[in-house]
Amino acid sequence: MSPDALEAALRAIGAERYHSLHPFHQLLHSGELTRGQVQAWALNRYYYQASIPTKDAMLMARLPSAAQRREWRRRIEDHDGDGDTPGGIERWLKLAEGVGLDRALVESAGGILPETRFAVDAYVHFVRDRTLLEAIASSLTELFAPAIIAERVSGMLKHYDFITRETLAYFTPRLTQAPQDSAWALAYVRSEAVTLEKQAAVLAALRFKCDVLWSQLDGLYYAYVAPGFVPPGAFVPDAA
Ligand SMILES: O=C(O)c1cc(C(=O)O)c2c(n1)C(=O)C(=O)c1cc(C(=O)O)[nH]c1-2
Repeated sequence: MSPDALEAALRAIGAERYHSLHPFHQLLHSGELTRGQVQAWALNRYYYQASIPTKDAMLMARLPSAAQRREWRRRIEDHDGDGDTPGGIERWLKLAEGVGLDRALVESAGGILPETRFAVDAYVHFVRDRTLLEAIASSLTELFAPAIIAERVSGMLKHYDFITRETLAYFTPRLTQAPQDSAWALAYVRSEAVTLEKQAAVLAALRFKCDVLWSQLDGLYYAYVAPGFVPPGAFVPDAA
């Protein structure tokens, strides 16, 4: 397949499987969740956010050139900050506090769902254990992130009185970071996936990553929407 056909196949996976299509996101964005359900989302998603620099550090270690490592290093700085300017992890903690969660609880990852832990850990292990090409391809869900972020920010601001623009500040830099990150990863995949075997591996990596995102929302839906079975030890929202 040509690089253009490969890119079209990757984009078709997003159109079919990205987590924007999950019913939990549709409830979140259209204002149909309680504050407690929004808290459960913020608490669980922190574990994803906090694990991203770990997986990026493992990926970066395998890149062979200084220019490539510099490119990937920026992702780590985006999330960890540089010690002066806060990064994405700190901004997610602000989001969590903004929806009424205790910062120490969020940072401890106490009360997250088993589905969150299994899915996020599987992503980190995938990047550690698979080929560099598959690892880079698995980040390509970011191609689809700007559209869902725009929908999320406008939907949440419109529908929830406990959400402010400041609370959602996490997402503002993502609107420029995600396109920059995914453009580089896409160019890499287009030029490196030159055999049918490699192309199949790249497509499977993106499907896997869509599953990582989807199953986190399945966990949230089952525990906090319907049937509402919160696993032992997981966060229980205040009845309000
Ligand atoms: O808000 C979202 O829906 C969303 C999705 C994704 C994604 O598609 O993986 C990422 C992010 N946000 C995000 O903020 C982020 O930092 C990020 C890093 C990565 C990655 O795989 O390296 N995905 C995502």
